[in-house]
Amino acid sequence: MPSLCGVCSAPAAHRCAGCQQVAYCGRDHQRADWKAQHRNQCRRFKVVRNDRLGRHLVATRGIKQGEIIYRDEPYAVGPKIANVPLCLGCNRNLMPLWDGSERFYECSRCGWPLCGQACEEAAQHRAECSVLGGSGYRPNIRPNPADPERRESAYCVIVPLRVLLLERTAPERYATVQGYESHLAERLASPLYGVLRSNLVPFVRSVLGLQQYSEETVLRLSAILDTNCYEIRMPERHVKVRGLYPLGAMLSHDCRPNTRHYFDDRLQMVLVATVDIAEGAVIHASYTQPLLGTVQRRLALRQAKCFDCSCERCADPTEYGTHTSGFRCPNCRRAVSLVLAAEPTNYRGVWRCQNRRCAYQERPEQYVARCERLQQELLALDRTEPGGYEDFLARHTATLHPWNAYILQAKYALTQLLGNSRTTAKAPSEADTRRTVELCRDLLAVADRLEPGYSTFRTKLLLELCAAHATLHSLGVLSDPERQEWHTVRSELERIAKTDPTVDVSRVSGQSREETEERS
Ligand SMILES: C[S@@+](CC[C@H](N)C(=O)[O-])C[C@H]1O[C@@H](n2cnc3c(N)ncnc32)[C@H](O)[C@@H]1O
Repeated sequence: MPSLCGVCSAPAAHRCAGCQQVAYCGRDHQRADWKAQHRNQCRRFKVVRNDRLGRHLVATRGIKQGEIIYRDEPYAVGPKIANVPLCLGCNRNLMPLWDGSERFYECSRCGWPLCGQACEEAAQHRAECSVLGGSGYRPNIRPNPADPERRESAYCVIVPLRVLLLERTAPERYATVQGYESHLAERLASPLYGVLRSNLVPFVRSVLGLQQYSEETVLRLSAILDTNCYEIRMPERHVKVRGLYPLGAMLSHDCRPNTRHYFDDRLQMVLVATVDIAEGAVIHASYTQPLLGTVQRRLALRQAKCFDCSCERCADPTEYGTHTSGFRCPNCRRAVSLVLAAEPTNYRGVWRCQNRRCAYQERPEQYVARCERLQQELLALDRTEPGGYEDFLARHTATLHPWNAYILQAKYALTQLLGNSRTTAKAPSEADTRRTVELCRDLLAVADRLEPGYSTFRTKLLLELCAAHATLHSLGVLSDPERQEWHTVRSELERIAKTDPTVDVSRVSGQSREETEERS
């Protein structure tokens, strides 16, 4: 059927180049529609549904690496189910009052802790303040110098309350949220939902007096939040909260994502393409960590998001040739053979040596026990000392693939530790700096396969590598090939920084931000 003009329904000759979704009979109608409405509706994607992913986003035209796919305004932002004391006005972690009272500033109306008087008027606090204040309940949230990281469970009510209040202030948003995926039946069987049933539900219905919301409505809302919220981390602003985003709630997961996201000053979630995305391709994010093996990623996704991932990485026993889950066969002493999952997306599948002449195999529970031992070993290391991580690597090079997840975690931790000690040392060590360069190159080869392009993982490694080059330069020992590599890395970081203002190249490039901006 020929396309019809979106304005006058006459036969249309061309489509909007931005989204390819609307057709026009000519330029005049396209211009008029742009001014009237399309400016706010033109999108590079559409929401579709299939059996495997449920609703998800698909590109309606080719999207270039670094392009902003969307900016998403949150429906609700606030503390996690248990959170360190934070301000209900501005989301920042709280500082105790200076008057020696060992208290936080408390809102004059509802008594919940805030930064100060100005935050009493914050838009996100206003509606809830009268409900919280009217209840007569006062939370006992005090500074805890002995354990400043202690998380308070009283906060579990705040984000659900903010969404419930949308029914009065933004009913269309409230209705949209009710249609989000919850996985309620599965979540109800978990211990956490037992606790929410006995704490959160009576708090909302009896303490806050919101009797109109049934137990099921409150628990479903909690499940919707657990399935769809994103963690918002802004360390420089001391913010670590969760947010519910309408487009974020439609974004599917893939263990090799083609996007990254950041949060701007207004806490909008900005989704950026990390690689070129072809028209018709799924636009996805990663809900998990790249440096986990397939079993651990899939278990984490099952537990947090209630689905079994079967993406390309999960289905590939070699995980794009990285062998992140692989270990060396204990039977094959002469040749180096790997043990890999026979059926990676089957939790009950066996692990087999890849050498056809070897019969070694491991049951899944043996494999999981092996992983747990390695995890415990890593967790027991002194996180301030590179030596323990180097010993871990030396201990396991004979038994694990050099890109095994636990080896990668130790290598990544080392880059962070060596980077920190370089910035605090009066005289950074050349040997440690060269070790950082070596580790970053190795990890970047993994990142190119698992999270290519402008991904968060690759960007962090490029920043570490760039900082190490700058140190070698300041020590006067940077070789010509290293100088060339430094230049290439810096140029790529400057391109990434243009797509994501949270990436600060001047901090690591050994030159001022002004110089960086002048060059680019
Ligand atoms: C943020 S929601 C995404 C939107 C959801 N598909 C919907 O229809 O409402 C997250 C949920 O989507 C589904 N999902 C996302 N990525 C998936 C994937 N790679 N495989 C299977 N299910 C996935 C899971 O049910 C997950 O809990």
